Amino acid sequence: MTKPTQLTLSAPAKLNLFLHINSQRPDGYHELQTLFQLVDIADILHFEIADEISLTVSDTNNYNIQNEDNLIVQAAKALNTYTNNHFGTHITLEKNLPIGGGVGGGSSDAATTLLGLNSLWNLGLSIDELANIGKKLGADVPVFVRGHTSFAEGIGEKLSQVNLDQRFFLIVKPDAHVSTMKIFTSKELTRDTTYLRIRHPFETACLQEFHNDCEPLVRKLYPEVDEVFNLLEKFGSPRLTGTGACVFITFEHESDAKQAFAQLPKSLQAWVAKGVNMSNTHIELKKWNNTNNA
Ligand SMILES: C[C@@](CO)(OP(=O)(O)O)[C@H](O)COP(=O)(O)OP(=O)(O)OC[C@H]1O[C@@H](n2ccc(N)nc2=O)[C@H](O)[C@@H]1O
Ligand SMILES: Nc1ncnc2c1ncn2[C@@H]1O[C@H](COP(=O)(O)OP(=O)(O)O)[C@@H](O)[C@H]1O
Repeated sequence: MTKPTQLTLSAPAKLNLFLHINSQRPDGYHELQTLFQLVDIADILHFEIADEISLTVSDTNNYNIQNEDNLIVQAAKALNTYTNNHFGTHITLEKNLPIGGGVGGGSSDAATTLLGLNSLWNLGLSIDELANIGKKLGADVPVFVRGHTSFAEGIGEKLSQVNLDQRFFLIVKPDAHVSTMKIFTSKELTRDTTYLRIRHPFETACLQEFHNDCEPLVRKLYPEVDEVFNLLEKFGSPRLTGTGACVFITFEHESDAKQAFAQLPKSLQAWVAKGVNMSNTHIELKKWNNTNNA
């Protein structure tokens, strides 16, 4: 059988259904508790074997992320460094997810690159090894490498898989770019939420009582985010994902989410997304591996 030279995978978004900040460590990082819900909206990455590592970004929003700063290129290089190789690939990114939106697009792109090139370059690394490489690229990379909706603790690295009932989300991107660093370094951030002893299986009923500690500060610093909260209140209980800027509302039925979507001003970027327990990246990769290693 000839060796495959191409692979296409999606890089899904996440929502933080809640985000509690418990304390700040001496190194500046924060101890937190959060629930990462994977959803079905995604960037698409296409990998093709080549001599060098290169990236083309096709996007509809004129994003400008320099290639050398791009987490995709950094992830590919990190794999070569870890395995002491000089493999090459041309990667095409179809950028659909908002940048700096709190939906983890950059982290997910990095994780998909680690997973995809591990297969295409035939490196044979374990998921634990890939998650460890990913951790150095960003706190949110490991959850996408592991590819399951998860509860996270520590600085976000202690993950336990959670199976949530299927729900739908209206996600709205205010016209603002929130800096994670700015929020985490602010004196005004609440950092003393009581540590929760989470019981398993996770009780979704608890979700209503939980909150996002970044929300008041982000609403105060970014009036565009506050406006979206005020706009969405008529549809349900809006909540911030991560450090923002995106705001979401949870629905049991897709039709209700779509109905709310249809009533939004056309100037706002918005999505209706389905919650998933397992990442589509893993489902697609499994199919690819079955076809190509059969
Ligand atoms: C807090 C979350 C929740 O999902 O926010 P979002 O980025 O999704 O909005 C993430 O864990 C963020 O992950 P990520 O964006 O990958 O963070 P990193 O690049 O590792 O860190 C960016 C900056 O955030 C701060 N940071 C991050 C994570 C953490 N537990 N404590 C921190 O204080 C640090 O100041 C760090 O320099
Ligand atoms: N492939 C990528 N996609 C998105 N952002 C990227 C990428 N590579 C690097 N970045 C940088 O990572 C930062 C965080 O991006 P992103 O993951 O979209 O935000 P968030 O963590 O708020 O969800 C941005 O400031 C962006 O410049």
